[in-house]
Amino acid sequence: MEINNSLKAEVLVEALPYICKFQDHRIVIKYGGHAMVNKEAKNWIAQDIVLLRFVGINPVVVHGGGPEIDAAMRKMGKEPEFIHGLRVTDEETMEIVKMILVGKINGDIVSKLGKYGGKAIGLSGKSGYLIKAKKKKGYIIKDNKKIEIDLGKVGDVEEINTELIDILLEKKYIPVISPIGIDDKGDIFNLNADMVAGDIAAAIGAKKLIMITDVDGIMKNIEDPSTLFKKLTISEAEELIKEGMISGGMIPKVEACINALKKGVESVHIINGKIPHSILLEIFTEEGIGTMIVKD
Ligand SMILES: Nc1ncnc2c1ncn2[C@@H]1O[C@H](COP(=O)(O)OP(=O)(O)O)[C@@H](O)[C@H]1O
Ligand SMILES: CC(=O)N[C@@H](CCC(=O)OP(=O)(O)O)C(=O)O
Repeated sequence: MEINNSLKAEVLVEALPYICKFQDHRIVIKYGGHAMVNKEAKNWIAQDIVLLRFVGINPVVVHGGGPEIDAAMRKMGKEPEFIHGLRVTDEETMEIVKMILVGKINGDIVSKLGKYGGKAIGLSGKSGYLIKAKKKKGYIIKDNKKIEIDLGKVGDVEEINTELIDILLEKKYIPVISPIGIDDKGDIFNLNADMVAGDIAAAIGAKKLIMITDVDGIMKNIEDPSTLFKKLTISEAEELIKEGMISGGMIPKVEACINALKKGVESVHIINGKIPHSILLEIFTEEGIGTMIVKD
């Protein structure tokens, strides 16, 4: 596509008020495992994040990697199991989770950001006690009753050590965080990356939280992109979960968005990472993209 020079200038000028609005502010970007499956998207996402940094915005990346963990488990003869979007994590699965998230994906993202000129630092929740966690109490609903179940080494975030993130942002580094938590005894937990992103966004006072996934946002009917909700209030989103219209991995994503909004993050968005430069389109254009969830 040939774009003439005056149009290029127009695009940059349209971005100007947003560059001013977010100048020196923090934006948490949750990079989901499903969006990582697309090779080209890996480049667009890294370029967008580096560009944010260079126009004076402070991006913090929290990554997932569910599909890669699934593949590694299957290679080792284990079948992944999820309850309400959370992976049942025995000791052996925990080793695979660490290997894929911390050992592989985190480093890949750091390298990609570096390729485009970003100074990225890879961290997990263990680094400097960045994410204090505790064992999660899992449950299932049977005959309208809540029954407790053991999810293994799955944790809930207890506290975020914001000092470490503050220091890195001050020096213009891009923190890239794996969703692994640690408790007082040094036990390690598998955390849902959406929940971690929501908690980090709230704890560091982020102005915006962007969840990058592989669908256009929240849809009434997943099979039909024309049923996309451009905007939902917290109550509307909660109602969709209750009615079963939001399912699987979208449940913790929406819950994390609601949590972040309630704790003071100004705006939260669920966007499709397979759309070229989706982050820039969300932040720097009037219409934005994806689903925005807002307070009631
Ligand atoms: N109402 C809904 N609208 C959109 N996606 C939904 C909805 N309900 C469930 N989903 C599913 O949620 C998935 C995104 O969550 P998840 O698989 O955890 O992605 P990620 O790895 O990006 O965190 C979508 O691919 C879709 O299959
Ligand atoms: C407890 C739990 O479910 N942890 C997740 C951590 C990775 C993640 O959240 O990855 P996505 O963002 O790609 O879904 C898991 O094991 O899959």
